[in-house]
Amino acid sequence: MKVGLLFGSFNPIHIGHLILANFMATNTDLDTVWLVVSPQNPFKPSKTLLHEFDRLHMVSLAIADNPNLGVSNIEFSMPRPSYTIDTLTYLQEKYPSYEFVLIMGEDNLPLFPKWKNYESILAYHKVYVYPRSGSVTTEVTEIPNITFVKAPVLDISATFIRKCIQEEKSIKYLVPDEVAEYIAVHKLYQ
Ligand SMILES: Nc1ncnc2c1ncn2[C@@H]1O[C@H](COP(=O)(O)OP(=O)(O)OP(=O)(O)O)[C@@H](O)[C@H]1O
Ligand SMILES: O=C(O)c1ccc[n+]([C@@H]2O[C@H](COP(=O)([O-])O)[C@@H](O)[C@H]2O)c1
Repeated sequence: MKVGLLFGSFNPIHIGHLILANFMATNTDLDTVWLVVSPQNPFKPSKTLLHEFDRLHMVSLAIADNPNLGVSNIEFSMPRPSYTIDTLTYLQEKYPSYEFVLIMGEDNLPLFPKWKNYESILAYHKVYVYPRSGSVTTEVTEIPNITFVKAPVLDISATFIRKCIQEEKSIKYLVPDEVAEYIAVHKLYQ
């Protein structure tokens, strides 16, 4: 089984994540894609970060009807911040027969060489990169284990969704209806 792992803060999940994950699951050699909710990205400030249980719940709502996708809360019980190499190592030990492929948006590539033990990630795992608008590719694009997937570019971010909510603008179609309702009912990101 070949599993793509899309790590993220998902603060909140939006259609950019969903289209990316579904595209990878259906247009590459991956059998499935798991969305791994990271409690705390080592590089991102936690000021606007919602509690991980809310973020996990929204991801679960968003992918509930899609058999190609799964969600993981594996990092909730691991040390913070969430280092991807540690999670990959843990998952590989737990599922020895699976091949885990790291999926990331192109915006993550310039900082990838600063990730903890990034050489080990590349030594043991393939990396599939999804294009993202405004991203500039760097010298890491020459590394053999990194594959650029040709896919639609979606200019949507969680930052934009949070801004819309703060400005009391509609987020309809930017996130699934169930997620928009959860955000509204719990008055999140206001
Ligand atoms: N529209 C998009 N196109 C391509 N990749 C994306 C897109 N949105 C998110 N990603 C990728 O999904 C992963 C998780 O992203 P994340 O949860 O940080 O969302 P984000 O929209 O980038 O958040 P924020 O705006 O808060 O920084 C990252 O690898 C990121 O590059
Ligand atoms: O392992 C690292 O050193 C590392 C450094 C920066 C980011 N990451 C992970 O990359 C993922 C993408 O981050 P984000 O918040 O942009 O979705 C998230 O799961 C982070 O924990 C991991």
